[in-house]
Amino acid sequence: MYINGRWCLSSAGLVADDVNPATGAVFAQVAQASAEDVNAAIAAAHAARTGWAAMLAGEREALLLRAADLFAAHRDALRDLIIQENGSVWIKAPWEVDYAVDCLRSAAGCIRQPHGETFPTTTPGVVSMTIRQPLGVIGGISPFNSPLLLGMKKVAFALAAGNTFVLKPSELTPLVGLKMAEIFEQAGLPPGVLNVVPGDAEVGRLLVSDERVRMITFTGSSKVGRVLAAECGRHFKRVCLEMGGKSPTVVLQDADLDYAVDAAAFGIFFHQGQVCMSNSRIIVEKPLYEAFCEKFVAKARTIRVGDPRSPETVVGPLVRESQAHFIMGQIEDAVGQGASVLTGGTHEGPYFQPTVLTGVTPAMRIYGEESFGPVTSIYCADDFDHAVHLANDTSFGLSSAVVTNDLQRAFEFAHRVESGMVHINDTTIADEPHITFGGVKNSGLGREGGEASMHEMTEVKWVTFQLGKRQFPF
Ligand SMILES: NC(=O)c1ccc[n+]([C@@H]2O[C@H](COP(=O)([O-])OP(=O)(O)OC[C@H]3O[C@@H](n4cnc5c(N)ncnc54)[C@H](O)[C@@H]3O)[C@@H](O)[C@H]2O)c1
Ligand SMILES: O=S(=O)(O)c1ccc(CO)cc1
Repeated sequence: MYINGRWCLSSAGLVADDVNPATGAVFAQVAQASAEDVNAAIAAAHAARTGWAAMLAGEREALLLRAADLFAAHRDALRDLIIQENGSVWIKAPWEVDYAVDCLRSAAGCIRQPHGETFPTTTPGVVSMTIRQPLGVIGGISPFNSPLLLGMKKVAFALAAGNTFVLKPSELTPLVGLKMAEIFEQAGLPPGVLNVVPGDAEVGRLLVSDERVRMITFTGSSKVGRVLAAECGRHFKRVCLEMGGKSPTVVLQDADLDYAVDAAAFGIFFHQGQVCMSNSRIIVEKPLYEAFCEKFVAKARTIRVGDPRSPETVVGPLVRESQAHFIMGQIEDAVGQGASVLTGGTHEGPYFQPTVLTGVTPAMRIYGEESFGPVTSIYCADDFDHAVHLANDTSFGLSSAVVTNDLQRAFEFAHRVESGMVHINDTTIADEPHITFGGVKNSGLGREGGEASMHEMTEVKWVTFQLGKRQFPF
């Protein structure tokens, strides 16, 4: 692990196997942080916070830009590691590296940005202003599905805002987190500014309960996010939660059918459906429903499942075979209650066939639960209002999409849909580091990206200055 600028083993001698999802083979053993190690990482970040916050903006900017160039230079090695540790397919892994580079450049561009404000006051002679200051130590807890992208989105903006950081990567993808630390070290990041402590939920709990950690930034499931929200509340700690989804793509009757099929297919089969924004629900207006189902199923059947290293593969392995069993449970429950599997519905180990269901009703688990696999359900909407109702009939609210060229309908949908993000004439998957990202309902609390991150990761302080002497009443 990486603590205070040093590479070290677990003080308790703990290690865990790192498994390649594509083969099931153990390819590394990774040190696991003990309570003592987590304490050391927090102490290092705490000690480094004043120096890092005081570093001139231009110097911090230069360091992040140097790091961006180094991540770009390590593109192939990072790509290969992401494929090996995460099972990402060939089209996704390099894109993730490019995003991380872009994220660092975007964060570097934000460094001079946390502006304060000035105010007129009712007290004569008072100059009144706000300033924005770093929070201090931020703890990051990240998921497995895009380990570099999601880790970087937290680290880059936290450092840009003048905070120091302790990252707990997913137990399924610890090496990507450690590789990040290695590259930041090469860029010249001072000791203690970024610390990486691999481990399981217990490491996350230690970050949450330590009073030196002033904010938790979490990306992961809504189930864990709910626990963290309560725990951060108990510890009066700021928290940003980026959680799960059941995002809808709505296809209106005027849509270009082939385009809608392509958009929705990308929205569910990219990264084998292990994307928080995946359109695991497709809602089609009645006049197009039958034709859409036919073409979508035909497309799903052409999708190549297999080795993530092969450029032709679209759907690689799920992160673990246990996830395939979880999804099979949802499908069996749905079929047992009358749903139809139009294609797929089977798996070999972690390799899940692209799967399309119809006839799904609210009584079925898959109607409301996230699957996090290449499985989607198609619903028939009687009309536009019914489509909006179906889109909103979920406890989640991350992303949404509407495929149409009818501007009136498109903007009406954008206003009425209960989601943090809506994409018109597109699919549900979109993420750029400088743009405000996040969900509503059970999908999120707070926002990430660009200015949103800079606000979430700084504290506002009101400062006044009395010119001359104030007249006190007594
Ligand atoms: N909204 C977003 O931006 C976004 C992006 C990617 C993934 N996700 C969501 O993430 C989930 C998939 O990732 P996952 O399976 O790794 O999620 P997860 O919630 O199981 O784990 C996420 C992280 O939380 C840690 N953790 C688990 N229990 C904890 C506890 N009690 N206290 C502290 N830390 C704890 C894990 O060790 C891991 O590092 C999906 O639900 C997906 O939708 C959301
Ligand atoms: O946030 S993630 O779920 O990791 C994710 C995956 C893929 C993409 C592609 O735009 C964006 C975000």
